[in-house]
Amino acid sequence: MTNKADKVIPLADIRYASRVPHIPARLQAPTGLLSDTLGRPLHDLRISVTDRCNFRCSYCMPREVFDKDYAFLPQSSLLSFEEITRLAKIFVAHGVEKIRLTGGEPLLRKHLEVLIEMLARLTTNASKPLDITLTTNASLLAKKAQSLKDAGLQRVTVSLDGLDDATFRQMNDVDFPVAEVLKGIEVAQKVGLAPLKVNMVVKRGTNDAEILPMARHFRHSGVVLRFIEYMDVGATNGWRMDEVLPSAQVIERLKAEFPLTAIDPNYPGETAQRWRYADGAGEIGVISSVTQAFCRDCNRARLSTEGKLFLCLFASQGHDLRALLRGNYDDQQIAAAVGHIWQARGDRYSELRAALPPDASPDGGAKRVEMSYIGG
Ligand SMILES: Nc1nc2c(ncn2[C@@H]2O[C@H](COP(=O)(O)OP(=O)(O)OP(=O)(O)O)[C@@H](O)[C@H]2O)c(=O)[nH]1
Ligand SMILES: C[S@@+](CC[C@H](N)C(=O)[O-])C[C@H]1O[C@@H](n2cnc3c(N)ncnc32)[C@H](O)[C@@H]1O
Ligand code: SF4
Ligand code: SF4
Repeated sequence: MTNKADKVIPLADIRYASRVPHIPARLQAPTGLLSDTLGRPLHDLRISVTDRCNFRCSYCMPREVFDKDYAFLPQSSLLSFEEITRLAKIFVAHGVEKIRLTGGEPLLRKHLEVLIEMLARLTTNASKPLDITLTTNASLLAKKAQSLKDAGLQRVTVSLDGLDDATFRQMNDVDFPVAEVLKGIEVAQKVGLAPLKVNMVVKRGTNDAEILPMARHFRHSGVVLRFIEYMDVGATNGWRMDEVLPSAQVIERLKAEFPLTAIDPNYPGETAQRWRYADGAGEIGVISSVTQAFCRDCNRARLSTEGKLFLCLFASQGHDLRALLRGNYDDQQIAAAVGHIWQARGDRYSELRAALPPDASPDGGAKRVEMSYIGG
């Protein structure tokens, strides 16, 4: 069964919505807060700036699928920086306070600093600066950290799946060394991209032996290390439940060496459950998307590289905002369309999946978009 809210709203409906002479005041830009059918506001916008990547992490872009014949998006499909900024402004008017640039590998997008500069000029409805951040594999971070910071990027999240070089090279599948990622982290910290977070996807039997070494390494460093449960996102990674190490077990392993205390979320709907080292060495987090779904507070919208709006990481279809941008629609009409789409949202894939047997899927096997396309 496909979730109704995952269906693409036909353009005709959007036109109709936009032509209604009295668009409800809360859908006019600036709009104030929207909420979806489950009462969830719109808070984060995750923008994918490229579907390409120089890594082939097995859990995300397995090389057998993402090979030289894979049809990546052509340049003409990509939203321009002006189009992205125009949409970002509309989302901010709807209440978005955080923008995360992702991909694919976002640092592969040429002149990304220019986009960051454009986004950094936007302010929230409360006239505060936006929280602008980026998730990266850090392969280009040492080289780019200073210019990203100068452009207005505030912080950065680096993905790193272990410290053991052989394990990491095997997981990224392009023989990329740990040392260069650590160098990227060091430079990013030096230029003031803070707080810096490190995300580690944990695959049981592949890199779970890296949990403790990673914790030891990043204690006292100011880096917030977060362990992510391996997810069944996309349709190509061959996900199996027995390769998921539940976060509860990650915490047990950590607690055996370092006493930990649970702490409150930074904000409603945060993906990570936070824990603090009892000895003051900093904090860690766990993102338990599989075993403790957090859909109830999910306030994240996702914009694909070609301008489709996705309401869930596990969606199979998006809403084509590029058609509106490149059609004859003004900002207010596009804001109305976004408002309607968000108000019709009822997505909660992970919660539904958790209620089913491990090999069943709440979308009835619909082909889900890939993480590298939608942005993680
Ligand atoms: N299932 C699910 N997983 C998510 C969602 N958002 C993020 N994740 C996963 O959590 C990981 C960490 O997310 P980040 O990109 O660091 O974003 P964040 O946790 O919102 O970041 P902060 O702003 O630092 O709290 C992602 O790479 C995804 O694997 C979501 O809405 N649903
Ligand atoms: C898709 S990547 C894009 C950004 C950048 N290339 C990177 O790796 O940081 C975003 C995040 O998704 C995570 N991710 C990808 N596939 C995943 C999966 N199957 N389960 C859990 N997390 C996944 C990655 O580890 C990364 O932290
Ligand atoms: S997780 Fe990031 S670095 Fe790894 S293949 Fe996916 S997009 Fe590339
Ligand atoms: S599964 Fe979908 S609805 Fe649930 S938290 Fe993730 S993105 Fe949000």
